[in-house]
Amino acid sequence: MQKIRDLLNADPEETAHKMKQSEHFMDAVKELIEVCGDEPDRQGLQETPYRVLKKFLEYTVGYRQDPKAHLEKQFDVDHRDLIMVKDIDFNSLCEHHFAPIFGVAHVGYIPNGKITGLSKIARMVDGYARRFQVQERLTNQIAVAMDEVLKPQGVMVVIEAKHMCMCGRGVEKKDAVTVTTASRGVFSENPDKRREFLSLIKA
Ligand SMILES: Nc1nc2c(ncn2[C@@H]2O[C@H](COP(=O)(O)OP(=O)(O)OP(=O)(O)O)[C@@H](O)[C@H]2O)c(=O)[nH]1
Ligand SMILES: [Zn+2]
Repeated sequence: MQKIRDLLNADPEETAHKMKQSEHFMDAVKELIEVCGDEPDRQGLQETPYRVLKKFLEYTVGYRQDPKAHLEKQFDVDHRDLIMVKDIDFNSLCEHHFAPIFGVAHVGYIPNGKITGLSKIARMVDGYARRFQVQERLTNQIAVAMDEVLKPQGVMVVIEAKHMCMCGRGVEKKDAVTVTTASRGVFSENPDKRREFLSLIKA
């Protein structure tokens, strides 16, 4: 296992090429194909173990970075009200089924003398999304990162997402959308601030 970890880096393509040598992994995917009832050696499936590996490395690239670090790019600006980046689309993988979770994150904060780059908030969201996740943890990790790095007066995060494990299999509720929230500081204490944030999501 340690040997495989040593091969990992931030480029899924490069890592997948190196790991292609890992017959153990390739055989496991071939076995899965067989268990499902198909033939791993037929043309369309020959490269599939490699594609599966690359896909997983793409979906989990967030393990090989510190998403919080993006927020360290800061500027001194005296802004005392809400700053919100909404509709940040993301792709994640559910940790129970390895099925896609996709949706949008709305991230808002009231700064305390320092603001961060808007794109950095989206990069940080992607860093946590690109891991095996449950939506609740993803929501909290985003709020904690904003709180710890920017030390704002308050932060609020809302995520709206669809879980393919609920849509395409199992209970098969294709229109179900899960909404989660996390808040810190003034957004936890002041209902007016929460209302302002929530009204701007709809605006
Ligand atoms: N709370 C939470 N649950 C999730 C998330 N993603 C998937 N799940 C749920 O994880 C649960 C796993 O339940 P299990 O009974 O172990 O798995 P399962 O037999 O495949 O369950 P079904 O999906 O009901 O067929 C399911 O209820 C999923 O809906 C998430 O982000 N948050
Ligand atoms: Zn799932």
